[in-house]
Amino acid sequence: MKKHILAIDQGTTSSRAIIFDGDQKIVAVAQKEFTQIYPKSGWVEHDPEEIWDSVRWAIGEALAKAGLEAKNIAAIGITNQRETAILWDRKTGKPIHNAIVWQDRRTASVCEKLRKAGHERMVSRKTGLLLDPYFSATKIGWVLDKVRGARRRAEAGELAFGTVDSFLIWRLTGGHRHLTDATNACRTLLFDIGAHRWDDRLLALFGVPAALLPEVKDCADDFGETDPDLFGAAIPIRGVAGDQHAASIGQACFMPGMIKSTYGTGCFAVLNTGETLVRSKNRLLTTIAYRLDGKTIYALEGSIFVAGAAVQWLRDGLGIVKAASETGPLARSSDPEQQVYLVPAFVGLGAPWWDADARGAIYGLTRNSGPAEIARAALESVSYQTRDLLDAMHRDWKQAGGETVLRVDGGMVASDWTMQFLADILDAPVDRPTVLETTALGAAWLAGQAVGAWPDAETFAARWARDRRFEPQMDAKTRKAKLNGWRDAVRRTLSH
Ligand SMILES: Nc1ncnc2c1ncn2[C@@H]1O[C@H](COP(=O)(O)OP(=O)(O)O)[C@@H](O)[C@H]1O
Ligand SMILES: O=P(O)(O)OC[C@H](O)CO
Repeated sequence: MKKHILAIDQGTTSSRAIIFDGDQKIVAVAQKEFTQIYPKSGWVEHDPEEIWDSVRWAIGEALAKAGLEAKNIAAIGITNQRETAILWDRKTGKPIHNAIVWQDRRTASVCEKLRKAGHERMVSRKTGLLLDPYFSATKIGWVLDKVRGARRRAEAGELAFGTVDSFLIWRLTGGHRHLTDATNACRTLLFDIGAHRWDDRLLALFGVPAALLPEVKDCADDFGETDPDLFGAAIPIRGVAGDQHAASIGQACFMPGMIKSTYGTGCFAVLNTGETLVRSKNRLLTTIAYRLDGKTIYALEGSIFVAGAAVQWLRDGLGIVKAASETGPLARSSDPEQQVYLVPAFVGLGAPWWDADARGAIYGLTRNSGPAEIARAALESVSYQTRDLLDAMHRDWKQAGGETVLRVDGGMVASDWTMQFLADILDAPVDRPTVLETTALGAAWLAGQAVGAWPDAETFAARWARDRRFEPQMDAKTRKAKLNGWRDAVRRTLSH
């Protein structure tokens, strides 16, 4: 029986294809970065054709590196940057506008207007989300309003909307399937997470015609098969999940109370709450962790927009490092007496603040502050923000009391310095797994177990292995002083 699974991890800054063998070991990885388009302050776009090209290239390259052919692959699992909205022509498959990326703030005023009109309660009750430009609905509305004739064509059923998973499924299946999964659907602001369907009242509120929407499936399901012309043979697509949901699965956070936090471009902490749909009183999101065999497992999520993106800014914006990996050693060399805080609100602040208009700031600079102190402040900001999220989670979900061990993954966790500071600021252990490609692993597991090539959840969870545990070492007084300094910096940065 075929056991190799190909995971497509379509992230914010790059597309990866990763092939795993039947023992969940990585056999080949191919990765391609693509262009980040910043047309205006706070706007972020991707070219869907470039995304598609990078994915297609990565799949071919991974197969070649592994010495495998498409016919040797048991199934594909797709995981993706979430919320990013693409609209395309059903006939030609051509996008009618660039993808509007999750980080994009152009619809902040639309959200503000809807909030002022008193819609947030209803929206939150149905979706578990908040009225913020982060989510897809207002992005769809923006494209329908700005592209000439788009609204009329959408109503006539000529256009399709999808998050990146849907767009990739469409392209991979040669335009035959218009599908998404429950985890991606629940990030659009259009999906009722209790009733498990697109919601008419939400569609009306955001002005989104139902004819645009894909069918919503379980995370492990039949998503069609790839067009044989693409890779030489048809490969079944059997798993789909948004990247943070896939990471929770890859980290085997199957039990209520387990938390993972992923440090990629942004940082996303996800707490499994089991079958209980917990409503946050602390401005966290309620989301679908995953849906298997029609059974929904819920989660509380804290979303931070800028984590690794701050490291990229140090590299590409300020030019104070040449590679991301230099930031840890640079931070280590900083003057410990200086208390410099960077609030990386480059695209506003996410949970628990949700301030779309805030912009980044640095506090505590002295004549002696230099690149080392700024690099340290950038890395530290990620830990402070995680602490804010975890505090909110503990307030929302009392069962999450007791010792919390945080399972971490994503590009930034390569930095030992950052992970130690995280454990220090959380005052809790931080576990880094041996497999850092947890997002891809989660998507692969969905597809692998769906076709009977991979083990069930229990066996898969038992195989989770730790690379290193970071134990807190900071004394309580220092931690408190640092946290007070951070909270003061955030207060001064908020726009209202
Ligand atoms: N050694 C490192 N120290 C700090 N940050 C790092 C390191 N290596 C990578 N990063 C950061 O991690 C991010 C990439 O992580 P990744 O999980 O690939 O992100 P995404 O899926 O959002 O594209 C980049 O923002 C990069 O700056
Ligand atoms: O590309 P990442 O890994 O930063 O993840 C993006 C998130 O899915 C956005 O919600």
